[in-house]
Amino acid sequence: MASAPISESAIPVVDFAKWAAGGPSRLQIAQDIVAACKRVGFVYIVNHSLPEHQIDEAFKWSLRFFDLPQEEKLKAPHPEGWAVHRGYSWPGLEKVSQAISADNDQERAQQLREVPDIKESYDIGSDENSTQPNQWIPDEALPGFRQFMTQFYWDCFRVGGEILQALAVGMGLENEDHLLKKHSGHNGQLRLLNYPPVPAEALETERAARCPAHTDWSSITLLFQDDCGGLEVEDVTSPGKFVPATPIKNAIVMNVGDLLQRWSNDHLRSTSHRVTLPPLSDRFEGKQRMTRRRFSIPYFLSPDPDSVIACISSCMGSNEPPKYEPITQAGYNQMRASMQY
Ligand SMILES: O=C(O)CCC(=O)C(=O)O
Ligand SMILES: [Fe+2]
Repeated sequence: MASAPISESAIPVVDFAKWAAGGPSRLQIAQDIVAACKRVGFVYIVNHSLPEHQIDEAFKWSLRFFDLPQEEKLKAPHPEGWAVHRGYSWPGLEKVSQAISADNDQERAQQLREVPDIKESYDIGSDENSTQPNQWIPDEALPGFRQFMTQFYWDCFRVGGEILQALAVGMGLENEDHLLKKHSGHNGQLRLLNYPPVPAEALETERAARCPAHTDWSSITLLFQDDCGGLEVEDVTSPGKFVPATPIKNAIVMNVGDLLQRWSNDHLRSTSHRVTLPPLSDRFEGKQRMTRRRFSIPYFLSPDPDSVIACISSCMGSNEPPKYEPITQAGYNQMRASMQY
């Protein structure tokens, strides 16, 4: 019997187990990841080198953190304004309003700004990044939290580095460190996210949102999600339609960010994504159809602020000039921020 055709929009799964060992399967893994990034912009990476117990532990620490009393969490508040992305953001503080500039619809933009995002987050970076200083809660508030998260931050960077190497190999670059060498690791961002239960009806009627559609500004993002569901990815074959990124236990959901899209002359896609209702009706409870609480942990890899992002050689040719001028990561961030406000 012929198997069902794989939908063009389905997110591919790539088994990363044999990457570290080297050998002939390495090229295949690299090419499969790049093919997924070109077609969908998202890929599940399974059998990567982060052990299951460590991912489980990260979710346990996240739960412990968000379950602290509000006044404890507010001992490490996200600084006001948009320059620093560290510390605790309480529900309704952050507004992802990026989709807006694309359609230039002012009325819709205003509407979206009025919809609160029902989520809490806590952002962590490298302790050596002095322009983005970490905002730690006092160690007594949650002993061991800082130590675990610091280790997890660097372990995520290590795995992200392997994926950047695979991307370089898959794009046919001679130097597998071509992308990685622009990332010291000090400009990454680990984000703990807690989406509290919310009446399904509030999400359905757009009176509240979990996370509206956006693209990431990173080079790549690695995402861990619990089994609630609700993450959706835009179907590139039919814009405006979203397909679920159904949770796969221990998989990293990897996606291309805006910087890698630019770097690759748009060969790799930074695809819009959002978090909305969990997909199954049995995930709602009670009369108010409360959605389940959801946890996720994205890790954004970004190049160092003054590193120059110039079109990758294998992504241009005599018939295909670079679409974008070289730019630094800091310059790119500034440009994006000025478009948004
Ligand atoms: O919570 C999620 O699954 C996605 C979050 C996300 O896309 C982001 O923070 O950029
Ligand atoms: Fe995102």
